[in-house]
Amino acid sequence: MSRKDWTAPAPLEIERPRLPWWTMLPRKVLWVVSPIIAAWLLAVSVNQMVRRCYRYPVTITTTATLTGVGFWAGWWWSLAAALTLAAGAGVWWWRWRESFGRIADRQVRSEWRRLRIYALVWRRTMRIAGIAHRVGRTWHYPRVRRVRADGWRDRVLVGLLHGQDPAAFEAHAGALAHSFGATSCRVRVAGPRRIWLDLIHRDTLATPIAPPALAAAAVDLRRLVVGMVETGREFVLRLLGNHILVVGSTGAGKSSVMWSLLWALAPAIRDGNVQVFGVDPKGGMELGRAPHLFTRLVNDNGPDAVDLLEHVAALTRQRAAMLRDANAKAWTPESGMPFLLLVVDELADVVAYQTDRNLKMRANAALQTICSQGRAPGVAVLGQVQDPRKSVLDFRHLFPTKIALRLDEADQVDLAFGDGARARGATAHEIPETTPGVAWTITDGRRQIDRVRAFHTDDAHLAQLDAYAQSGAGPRVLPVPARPEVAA
Ligand SMILES: Nc1ncnc2c1ncn2[C@@H]1O[C@H](COP(=O)(O)OP(=O)(O)OP(=O)(O)O)[C@@H](O)[C@H]1O
Repeated sequence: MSRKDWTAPAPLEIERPRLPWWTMLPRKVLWVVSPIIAAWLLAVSVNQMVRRCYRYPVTITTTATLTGVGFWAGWWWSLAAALTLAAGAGVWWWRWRESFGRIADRQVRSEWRRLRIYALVWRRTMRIAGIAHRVGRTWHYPRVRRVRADGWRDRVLVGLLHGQDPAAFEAHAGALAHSFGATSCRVRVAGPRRIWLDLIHRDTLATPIAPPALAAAAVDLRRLVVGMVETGREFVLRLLGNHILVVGSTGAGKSSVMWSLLWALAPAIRDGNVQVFGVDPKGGMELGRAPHLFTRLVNDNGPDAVDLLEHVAALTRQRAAMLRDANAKAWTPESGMPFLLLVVDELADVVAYQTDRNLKMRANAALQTICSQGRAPGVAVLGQVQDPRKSVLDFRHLFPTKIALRLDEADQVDLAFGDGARARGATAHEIPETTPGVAWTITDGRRQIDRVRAFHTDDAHLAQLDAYAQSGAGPRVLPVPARPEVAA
């Protein structure tokens, strides 16, 4: 056989087995340090046991108790104890279902999911997704600190590695969702080197939500209930000292946010404590469904609409001057003046698509005056727009609360909310067409982004709302200041 016919042997691919360092010590030294090593091993084992008890308290306590009873008193007694425990849980579930669900069911479910899902595939998933890191021969994994299973989602508190940031998880949100059997995964920052992964299993907002009975109680302008948050909480909007921008493609359900807000405001509107001005460039097809709610309603985007916007801008300036004179910081119900709400059904028609340049400029100036000066003197704007681009609405930043319903493109999410919102989980572009009224919402100054659904107000609700508004004392007509004030 010539040298040419030789086949190079395959390189050895196994790692050399590693023995603990102390096994290399000379025997005499080993005798001396063995108590220290034994104490250290004991401490490690105790630490592991305590951790397991902390992670699975119900499972470990129950198993240990039943096993202890079995050894100590006999296995029939152990079976009897298990049956007593099950009967106790059954009575708890039957009589006090809410507390059973909140305490026992959640705890057992959390332990089960941690054991069955996260303990089993966590490390493998972290390695394949490239989130775990290898330094030398050692793999470093982000640590699962806590698991809370709410039924419709799992919340997993994760301790980040040194040098790692939440973006590492945000970039692999899809892979994490698939690996852990969820429909989506969101990342929330919980604190330094701590993030929550929200792994969603079921959409709690899948069915439309009817509005409650028209409120008889006093209306709180800081807390108007307009729907439900996916966690089951009320979806609350603040009108006092705020403006709200609603963004969504056609048919996304923008008007349901507006009608839900007017529904919550209805008693105050009926009593004249809140006055609503409306601009509906679609010829009254939307706002004209309950016209008696409006002190003034214009059904186009022409001169009348601009007059109305300038009227509200003038009232805003007038009120601001009155507050200044009275040394008051902000509007209060005690001021005797009604709170003003301006609703613009499609902002783009008024400030961008208007072909008359003069009208467009006047509308922009008036709206910016109201948005920039209206919060303190009790004037709020609720604007709706389909296209959140800056070229369409360049004063989006003047709306502290933003609500994004279904959007056509992923880029529109950050346009609506600001940079980074999509990566933090506000996936408005993924809202299906089958769930109109579902939205993401964010308020300036708060990091929290909520997934919500507005109430579904149908024709019968709007007829009821209109009749309810009509039954009141009727709006107090406010004097219109002279126009030059607006231009000033
Ligand atoms: N919150 C909701 N829950 C259930 N269905 C809703 C909800 N909001 C709207 N819908 C339904 O979705 C459809 C479209 O709603 P809507 O007209 O409000 O959308 P839009 O965003 O205002 O559309 P456009 O921009 O074309 O006016 C309607 O059939 C309506 O009944």
